[in-house]
Amino acid sequence: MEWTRGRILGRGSTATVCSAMCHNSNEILAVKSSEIHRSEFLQREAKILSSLNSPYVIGYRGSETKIESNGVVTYNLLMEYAPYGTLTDAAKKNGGRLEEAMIVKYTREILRGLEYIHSKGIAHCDVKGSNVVVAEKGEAKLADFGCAKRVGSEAVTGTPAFMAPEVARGEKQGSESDIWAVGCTVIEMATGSPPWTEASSREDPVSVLYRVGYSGETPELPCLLTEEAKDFLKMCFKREAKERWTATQLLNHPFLISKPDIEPVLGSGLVSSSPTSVTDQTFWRSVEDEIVEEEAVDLQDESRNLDRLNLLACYLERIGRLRCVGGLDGPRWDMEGGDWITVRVSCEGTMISGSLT
Ligand SMILES: Nc1ncnc2c1ncn2[C@@H]1O[C@H](COP(=O)(O)OP(=O)(O)OP(=O)(O)O)[C@@H](O)[C@H]1O
Repeated sequence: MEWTRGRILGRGSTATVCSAMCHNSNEILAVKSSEIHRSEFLQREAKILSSLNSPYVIGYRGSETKIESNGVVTYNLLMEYAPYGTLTDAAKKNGGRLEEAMIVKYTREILRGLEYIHSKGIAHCDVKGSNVVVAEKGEAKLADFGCAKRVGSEAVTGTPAFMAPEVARGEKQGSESDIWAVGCTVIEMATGSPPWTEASSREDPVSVLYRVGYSGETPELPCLLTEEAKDFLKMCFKREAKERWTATQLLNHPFLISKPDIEPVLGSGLVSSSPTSVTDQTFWRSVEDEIVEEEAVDLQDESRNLDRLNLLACYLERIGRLRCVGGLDGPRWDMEGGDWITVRVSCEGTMISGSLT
């Protein structure tokens, strides 16, 4: 497929996402790219995404390797373009939090996406506001399947503040763990921050993992939410994975069935940077400059990521040690908000993914 790369839409730990224009159809797409030697996760993501087809999952449009103009070989995943940013962006643009009617609408759509992928035996494993994008008609769609996997596989992946207890303990991860993360995402939409953010979790993801995994606590329920919303969250935050409600059950919870869908206000308050056509020069002009700047940033990021990976590789071991010395009352942890990015590393045969400041 012939296409031209456009503006950078977002950068993750493993890939950069740009807009792209498909030459044949003139369709605007999103392309997630990484250098071929670092594209293991992206290739896995492409494989999973290509097997999915739902209005609540970002659409797959193809994948390919490409030699860029600077000679670098990249792996590219082409996807449907979501012009209104992520749910995290939406909350930020709305003064840090979304109104309950919007939370209801987005939560329904997230759960419809999860109901679909769970029925296919796939767990997303990194549900959070920044991995749910707002598509053309204002509907929320699950994106970033870089951590997704077939239910039953051994790997443990995700973002500490959104991890279910069984995941934080490194035991197992499945559709139930996605449901815990939905609860965390509702908190993020309602407050602008993930759970466990009252003190210094930014500095110490290990303390978040320990607290989630071993303290017996559940995230604090935002006091601004209605009783129905709080009851819904309690069903997501059952510490025993088996007791947690499924996506289908939650879609029938009074929090979600008692209110009609509201119309999203598109173009006001949400992020939109799409070109209107191939000839929209304001949109395409700055791309070359931006890529040069991004390459410089890439070099800095790479060395920072290496430090992060080294740190993360120690986490499971440290958690194990803390469990032995901490007991149930354990050390008291100071936690704070989590503006973290996801990093992934292989440790003693286990694939770990976490998010660090
Ligand atoms: N289909 C899309 N349409 C529009 N923007 C997108 C799309 N997919 C991703 N983005 C933007 O790019 C950002 C990074 O994408 P994504 O989360 O898939 O990358 P990642 O490398 O896996 O990130 P992370 O390290 O957080 O897991 C998103 O937060 C979003 O802003």
